[in-house]
Amino acid sequence: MQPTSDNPVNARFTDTANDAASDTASDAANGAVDSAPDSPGRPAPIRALTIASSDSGGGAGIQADLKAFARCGVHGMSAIVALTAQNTVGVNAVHECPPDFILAQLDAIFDDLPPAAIKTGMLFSEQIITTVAQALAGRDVPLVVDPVMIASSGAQLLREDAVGALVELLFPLATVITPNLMEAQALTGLGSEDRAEIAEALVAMGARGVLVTGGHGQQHIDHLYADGQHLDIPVPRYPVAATHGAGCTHSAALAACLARGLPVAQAARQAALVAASAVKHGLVGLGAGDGPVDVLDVRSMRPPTSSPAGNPAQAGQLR
Ligand SMILES: Nc1ncnc2c1ncn2[C@@H]1O[C@H](COP(=O)(O)OP(=O)(O)OP(=O)(O)O)[C@@H](O)[C@H]1O
Ligand SMILES: Cc1ncc(COP(=O)(O)O)c(N)n1
Repeated sequence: MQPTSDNPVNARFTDTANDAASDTASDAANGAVDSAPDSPGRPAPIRALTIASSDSGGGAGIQADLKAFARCGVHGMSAIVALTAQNTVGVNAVHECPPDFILAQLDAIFDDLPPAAIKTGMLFSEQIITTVAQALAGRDVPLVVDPVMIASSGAQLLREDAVGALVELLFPLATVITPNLMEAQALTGLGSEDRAEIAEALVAMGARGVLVTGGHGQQHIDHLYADGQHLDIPVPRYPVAATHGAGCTHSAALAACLARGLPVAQAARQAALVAASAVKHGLVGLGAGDGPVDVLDVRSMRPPTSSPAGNPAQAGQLR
């Protein structure tokens, strides 16, 4: 079966865990629930971790990452480093978590739920970056660093004095970094739209792999440069006013695919399909501003209508 933009991940992954996940999703969409519990012999799910900030509007950040992890069939965990008071119009306030609480979240996760891959998103300050880098150093886990700098609404999500720490402390730990075109240009000081050239400059700055995403500029391509190899991934550009969270969704999907054991190039292709599908189902008109992407296509889903105890006739009846 060929992957499609509507069914990017399930089209490629035909393992048992993913088949079961897609069965459950289609059951839920049909309003039916199987009364039998899962078999005790079913393998534990693959785990992925996002270290990022909360978007109170539910469009980007941690909220988008967890949806993308679920879409890719992995269990999502989160260490929240800052909270934003945010909606589709803008970011009204940012509240940083204290470093010791960030470390407490990471310790709790690593002690019991070691992730198969990690992504970082909005890290906001030098103090947070230093804390996160210290916790990640020496861990042999694939790491996607999304250098989130400016929100699509225009708000600054990385302080200017924190850019140096991001480059010096986190880039060397990353398997791949995923700047959009403007972030890649800002980080390198290059004005060019040549993603291959910019990616090489970012590798020279210490990143092992670079994926410059394709949502902006003249060329509709994600460009990957890793292990000395360049790869252009053509991507669609849907005319949808709902791309808030596209970058978060893309980097979370990339981390999920690495967690599933895919090589970086294949994971990058899958992530492009997941992000495009999320934009295609974007929630235009959700608020007054540009809507968020929707990687789960929630408008196609319904709560179950049959009883888990197996008596459909009584399901949902008010007493
Ligand atoms: N209009 C679109 N149609 C289809 N795919 C898109 C669109 N916009 C973004 N994408 C996909 O989403 C991913 C991230 O895109 P982009 O380069 O816009 O990152 P970003 O600017 O960080 O996203 P964000 O909108 O969250 O700021 C890319 O793989 C890109 O191709
Ligand atoms: C918490 C958080 N993380 C990331 C983004 C970037 O997403 P976008 O560029 O789509 O606004 C955001 N707006 N908020």
